[in-house]
Amino acid sequence: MEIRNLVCSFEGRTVVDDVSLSIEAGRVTCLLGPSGCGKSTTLRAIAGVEMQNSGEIYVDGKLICDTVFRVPPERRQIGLMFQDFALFPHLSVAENVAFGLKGTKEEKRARVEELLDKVHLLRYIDGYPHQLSGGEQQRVALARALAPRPRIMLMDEPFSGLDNRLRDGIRDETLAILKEEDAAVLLVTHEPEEAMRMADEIALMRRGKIVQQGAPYNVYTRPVDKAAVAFFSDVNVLKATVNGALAQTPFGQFLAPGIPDGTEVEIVFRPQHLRLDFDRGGKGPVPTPSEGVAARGVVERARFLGNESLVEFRMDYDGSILKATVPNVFVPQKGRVMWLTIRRDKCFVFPA
Ligand SMILES: Nc1ncnc2c1ncn2[C@@H]1O[C@H](COP(=O)(O)OP(=O)(O)OP(=O)(O)O)[C@@H](O)[C@H]1O
Repeated sequence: MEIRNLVCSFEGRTVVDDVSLSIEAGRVTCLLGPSGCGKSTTLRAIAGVEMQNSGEIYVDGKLICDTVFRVPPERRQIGLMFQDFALFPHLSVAENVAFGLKGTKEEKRARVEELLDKVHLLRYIDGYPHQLSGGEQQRVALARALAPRPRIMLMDEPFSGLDNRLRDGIRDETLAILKEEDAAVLLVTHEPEEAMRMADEIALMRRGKIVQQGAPYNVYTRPVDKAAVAFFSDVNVLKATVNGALAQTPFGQFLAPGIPDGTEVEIVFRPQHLRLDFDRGGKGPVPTPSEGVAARGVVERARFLGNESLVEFRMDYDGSILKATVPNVFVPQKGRVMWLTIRRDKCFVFPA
């Protein structure tokens, strides 16, 4: 499926602003962005329940919707799964899953059994939604959405009603089933972890526009701007001015290729890319030239978070705070002096 130049506005306010995107069979594309950035509206336009102001939607190269021509929603071969897309309480599990199915009674039953088996709920086939847990209901909703073999699956925050530990399992299971069914999946989420876990491709959306698109690894490691870094993790920022394609900082010089002299830049890096060294008689480590210079900081706060520890330092050079994460347990006392170096290969330099 391909969307070209989609624009949607409400009362003169553009909430989807020239979005182009294609999704492919057997792949999960995540539309990832903060609340209100226009993700759901994009999905609703594709589903055919929202009318775009301009732009076209194609499936297999055939137009299914522009501002004049519209294939009605029920003929778009699209499966929908939303967080609050409840099961029909008065229908049994089997009847829920069979809801959108065509064919003989036997054919329908076979497909229902096949899908309930896939979501490991065959034993509840004659049960009712209220007898199932939230996670089980979600799996029935998945089975129901997939039953008519949609070519395209649109999922809007489908896992957000579930508690954390349950969610990981259901995400993985859902992913496996979606791959088996070979649908082209567009999943909307505001959670970066969910996108990283589920997506073959991430489209990062902000204020109605797709600002970056690519494989999760690329979006994470080659962010387009500071906000793209900050969307996935905490960030640290150093400010500097470029001189001769270099930005001078308390941590040494950073390359700023192609950025004109005098430009204010921000050097952005994640907390896991700070290296910590103990103070040795008022001195820090002697880093190699490629590591730059170590800067002195004092522990302001340290917390153990389970998989890692988060240590905040007040830096001597300007009193600002830098955050460092360290694998495992490391909870130094407030006031302890340490020396910080930055993993320079993990830094991003952006014009401020
Ligand atoms: N029918 C509507 N009428 C008026 N404004 C709307 C309508 N639908 C959505 N909006 C507005 O459009 C903007 C984008 O909404 P949308 O639901 O697409 O965002 P989202 O990125 O999916 O956010 P969330 O994750 O919170 O659902 C919001 O400011 C919302 O208030």
